Amino acid sequence: MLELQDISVVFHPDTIHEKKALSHVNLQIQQGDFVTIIGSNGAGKSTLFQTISGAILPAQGHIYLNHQDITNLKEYKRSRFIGRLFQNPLKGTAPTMTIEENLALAGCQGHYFKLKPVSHLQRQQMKEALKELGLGLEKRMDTKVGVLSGGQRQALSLLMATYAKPQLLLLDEHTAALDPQTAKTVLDLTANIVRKNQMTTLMITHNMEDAIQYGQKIIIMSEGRILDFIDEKRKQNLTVEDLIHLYTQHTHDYHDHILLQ
Ligand SMILES: Nc1ncnc2c1ncn2[C@@H]1O[C@H](COP(=O)(O)OP(=O)(O)OP(=O)(O)O)[C@@H](O)[C@H]1O
Repeated sequence: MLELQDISVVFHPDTIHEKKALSHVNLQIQQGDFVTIIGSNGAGKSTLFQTISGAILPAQGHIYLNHQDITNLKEYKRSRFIGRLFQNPLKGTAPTMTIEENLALAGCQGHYFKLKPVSHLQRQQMKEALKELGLGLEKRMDTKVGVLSGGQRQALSLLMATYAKPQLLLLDEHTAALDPQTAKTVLDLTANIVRKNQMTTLMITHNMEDAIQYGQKIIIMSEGRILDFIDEKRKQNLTVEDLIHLYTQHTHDYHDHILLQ
């Protein structure tokens, strides 16, 4: 279970550039939940992920993962049990290394100094995992990752981010840079891997259809706050129109509330 208690993040505090990117965020995500996050540009979605993964330390609040307080744990230590995927397919892989070498790296997440030659058994396991992507990459283990297409590379990044079976998976618009067909392939792969491994997953998306289709629950964010958490019951029969309406309603209500203060 992931729990955020009263998390606030402030960039450039006590300067004229001060920016409160997260404001008193409280959140509970149950083990195995696949939750999608929507919100306008600048809502604080990526900051939320950076805070959970340890790239940013909050100004206040606590983060617990499976009841362990990870609020002050270093990012590289969290990477042992938090997998991340970004919009840019170039971010999740090492281009000058082969597919096999990249997967070997993924297998030692957070323990790079332990990188050892790949055994026959490990190579077979990598091939099996690649085969499940259905892109033929298992036949190209010695190919340098830099020559793969964006979609192939993002599918490989997905495999790498989930290879060590993380306790938590953070997907930051990981299909936004792909063409619609490839995006669908990578999203379906994501859903399969998440379901098979019962991985607790948060996915940021600007695509309302994807938010509904893939998320069991949906978070609506605006201006550094969580304005709504739509649970499974409320999500039943929710349409894109309903979600847009809810989002608009919440942001209007929030602005009215601010004006009245
Ligand atoms: N390093 C930083 N320094 C100062 N301000 C920042 C920094 N990173 C983010 N911000 C600001 O914090 C706010 C939240 O940014 P964030 O990137 O989390 O939004 P987002 O919801 O992910 O937006 P998008 O959908 O555009 O990616 C924005 O106003 C942004 O300008």
